[in-house]
Amino acid sequence: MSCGNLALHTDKYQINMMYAHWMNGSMNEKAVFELFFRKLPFGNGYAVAAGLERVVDYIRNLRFGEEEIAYLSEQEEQYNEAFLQELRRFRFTGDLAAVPEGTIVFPNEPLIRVEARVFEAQLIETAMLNFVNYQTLIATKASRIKQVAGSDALLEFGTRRAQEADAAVWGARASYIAGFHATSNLRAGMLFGIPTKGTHAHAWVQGHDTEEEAFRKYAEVLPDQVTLLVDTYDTLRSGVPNAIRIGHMLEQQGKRMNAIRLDSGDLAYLSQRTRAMLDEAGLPYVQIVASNDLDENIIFNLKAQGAKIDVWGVGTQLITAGDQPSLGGVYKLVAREKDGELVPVIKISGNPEKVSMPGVKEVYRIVNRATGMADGDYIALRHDEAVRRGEAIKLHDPLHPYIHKVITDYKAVPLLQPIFQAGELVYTLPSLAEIRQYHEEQLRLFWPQYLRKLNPEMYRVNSSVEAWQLKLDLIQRYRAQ
Ligand SMILES: Nc1ncnc2c1ncn2[C@@H]1O[C@H](COP(=O)(O)OP(=O)(O)OP(=O)(O)O)[C@@H](O)[C@H]1O
Ligand SMILES: O=P(O)(O)OC[C@H]1O[C@H](OP(=O)(O)OP(=O)(O)O)[C@H](O)[C@@H]1O
Ligand SMILES: O=C(O)c1cccnc1
Repeated sequence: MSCGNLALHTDKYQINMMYAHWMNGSMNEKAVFELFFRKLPFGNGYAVAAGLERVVDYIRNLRFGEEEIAYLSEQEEQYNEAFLQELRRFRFTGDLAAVPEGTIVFPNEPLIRVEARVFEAQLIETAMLNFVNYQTLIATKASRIKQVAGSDALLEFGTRRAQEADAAVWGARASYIAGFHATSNLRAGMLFGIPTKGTHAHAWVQGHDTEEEAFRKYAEVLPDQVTLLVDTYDTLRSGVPNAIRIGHMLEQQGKRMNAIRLDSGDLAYLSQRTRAMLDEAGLPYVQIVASNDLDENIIFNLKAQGAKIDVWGVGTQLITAGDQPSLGGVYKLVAREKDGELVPVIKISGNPEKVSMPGVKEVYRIVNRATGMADGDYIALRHDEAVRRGEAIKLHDPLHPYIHKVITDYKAVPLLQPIFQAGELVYTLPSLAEIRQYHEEQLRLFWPQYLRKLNPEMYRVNSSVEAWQLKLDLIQRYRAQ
């Protein structure tokens, strides 16, 4: 079975809507959709955008092959043969703009904007949400871990507990974007150029007659990289003393042991005792790696307890985003072609937070020229050029319309970049190293109160008065109807 072609990696209702558009003769009408999320995960103050590289790859290769067409022809809907013929010709021919990976992003701002024939724009919803929701979630979780780990090394160990293979490798990549230093997954290393690291499992120790023999045999084969797992039998009485013997053995050969790993028990206490034992034995350079169901809260607490841990191996909680395993990103129609013109559309909901923001929009990061720091994000209708010209703008809080702030001395950085234009890729995908670097620069734009892990300050994401008025007008128009 091959899983290569992603054309049918979509919900059936997308194909059914495409079919209905085709039957009704509306398939070529333009539609504009925006992808955004409404709520930040983990109580965090920001999210880290990720998933664009996979989106680009998906769109570039989006074709219905004969296998896909044959499968569709068997469906109970009994799609017309001429529709299937239309799908054989399918290509993405529209425009797509997106915020680059590694960008710090906030609720309700478009991360991706698609302007295309409705036939195309509708199909790609499911796959794009699938990629962006997961990767943004994991990059954000990784960023929280990075915030507490500071300059300590972070290793991504999650593959065995990830929700299947794609999640493992793309999750490893998302973690790397947000500041992890390496992954244990070799395929992620090969595909994306992420540095890889590995220690050894308990099985290696269990598979020998003595712990010391297991350590020696491992160290003889991999003398320069060796990290010995010291908790199989008794960390302080057996594991660490045996590791020290191996450290001395390597020194006699002119080599240096890299690290020991702790994987159970009280990691604060054990790391402090282990550090003292290694130092007393003249091995101050041997580092201490810790693992065992770590997350940002445990790491924060271990550091507060004075744990002597240099390297953190983080698996399950990161790769599954254990405390909040999904990001609720959505893809909403904001404008459609009517009588040859694009008109804004709205989705009304009983829940005011879910009433959509109509109109084709741009999002700008407003950077204060005096401080060089971000003051807020500003969502304006695309045709509204005032912000690009640097004119005075009013930051208007839609939930609290009486709170507003007029700003003048700013630089407005448009967050959405053109990725595809008329179906052509116009964006040069940055290397992973560039994305990581860009992400670090992004973080420097924000005051620490927006970045802190616990109860962060809410960063302003405001719409222009015109965009807000459009929403009110459309709500009134629908009410009147
Ligand atoms: N000093 C500490 N403060 C807070 N949390 C800790 C501390 N030391 C370890 N932990 C965390 O507490 C949890 C320990 O869980 P648990 O008791 O099941 O593990 P364990 O003692 O290693 O047992 P097992 O051998 O079953 O893995 C882990 O998530 C670990 O990271
Ligand atoms: O705890 P996580 O954050 O998910 O990190 C990965 C875990 O996977 C391994 O344990 P496992 O028991 O699977 O294998 P082992 O025999 O190597 O301990 C490793 O020892 C970590 O504890
Ligand atoms: O290399 C390791 O120590 C490792 C890799 C994956 C999962 N747990 C640990």
